Amino acid sequence: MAANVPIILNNGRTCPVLGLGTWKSKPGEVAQAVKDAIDAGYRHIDCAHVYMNEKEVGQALKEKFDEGAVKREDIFITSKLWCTSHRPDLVEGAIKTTLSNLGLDYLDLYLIHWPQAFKEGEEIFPTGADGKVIPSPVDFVDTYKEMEKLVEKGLTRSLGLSNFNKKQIERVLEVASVKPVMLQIEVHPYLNQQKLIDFCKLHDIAITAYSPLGSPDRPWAKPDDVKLLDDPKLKAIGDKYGKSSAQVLIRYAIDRGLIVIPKSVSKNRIVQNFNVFDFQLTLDDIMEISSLECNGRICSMGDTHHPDYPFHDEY
Ligand SMILES: NC(=O)C1=CN([C@@H]2O[C@H](COP(=O)(O)OP(=O)(O)OC[C@H]3O[C@@H](n4cnc5c(N)ncnc54)[C@H](OP(=O)(O)O)[C@@H]3O)[C@@H](O)[C@H]2O)C=CC1
Ligand SMILES: O=C1CO[C@H](CO)[C@@H](O)[C@@H]1O
Repeated sequence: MAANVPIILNNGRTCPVLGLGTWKSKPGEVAQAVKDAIDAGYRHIDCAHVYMNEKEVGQALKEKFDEGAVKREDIFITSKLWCTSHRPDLVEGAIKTTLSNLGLDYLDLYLIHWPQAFKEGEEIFPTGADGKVIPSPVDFVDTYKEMEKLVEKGLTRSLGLSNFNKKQIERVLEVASVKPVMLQIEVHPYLNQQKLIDFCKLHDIAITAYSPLGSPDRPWAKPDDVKLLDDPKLKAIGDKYGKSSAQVLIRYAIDRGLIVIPKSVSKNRIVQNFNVFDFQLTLDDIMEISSLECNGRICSMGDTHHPDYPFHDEY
């Protein structure tokens, strides 16, 4: 239970179990959040080109490096290749844009954000007259093979996948000469992902749990949606330990052997979310929390017609 013990990845590198999420963190807020997180002890920041705030994350990192609070090698930075840059000739330019925005010369982990490739161009969600996203014919296997060159070139230490299903991961594993170290997926008690997690364990691929608190600030949330953080079972378990539901949810990931990246821009929540290394859930707690499973996926991208849409399969 020592603070933020790292997980050992299949290439021998390590990743701190608890990181800060940055999706929806506004450019005006995210720099302070990253600085507060580093001061609180976080050594892992989850970023993405599509979050449109990597420059501000980079400014915060620079400040912390300059003041000597942390060294580059002490912090784990993840970013993600967006769907409009899957075409192999666009991949190196995409990571270089991210690195330039973050003010870094390498990433620790670069993920394919989604298996679906979109029509290349400036638009994040290129949409046709029918209102549907316009696919690109690029196969994610070709994208992955191109990303392997980024490791050779020193632009990222490791590669991984996000939002891929079992079959899609198998296709990557068949061709990979640089094995993916990580799968980043939505995981919380309403979507506990046990089958996909077991599959990844067999292949020595670590899991990062995203939206661990149920993403209450997701843009498409409706006022009458059930809020995971308000679930009475979580509150009752938290009361036993003098911890909040958010802390129970973070521990639910860590105690299942996962890496977890709660997002916050509020200093006291950033500190609270890190204050989880002085308690542990019992197996009974974990079983009880897992019984909340209801296939409650929050982040589905909506474009179910895309040939590489990952969530038609059971897992
Ligand atoms: N690979 C992918 O496709 C995806 C990756 N992600 C990554 O995972 C991260 C986390 O997921 P995300 O969807 O943001 O949602 P989370 O489940 O982390 O929830 C974030 C929300 O919870 C609130 N919150 C944070 N801490 C507490 C607390 N202690 N008590 C009460 N409320 C709290 C935050 O508010 P406030 O900020 O005001 O504190 C915010 O509204 C993302 O930010 C992103 O980095 C997320 C979705 C998809
Ligand atoms: O990380 C994520 C959050 O925002 C994106 C755009 O809405 C999602 O698609 C993605 O999964």
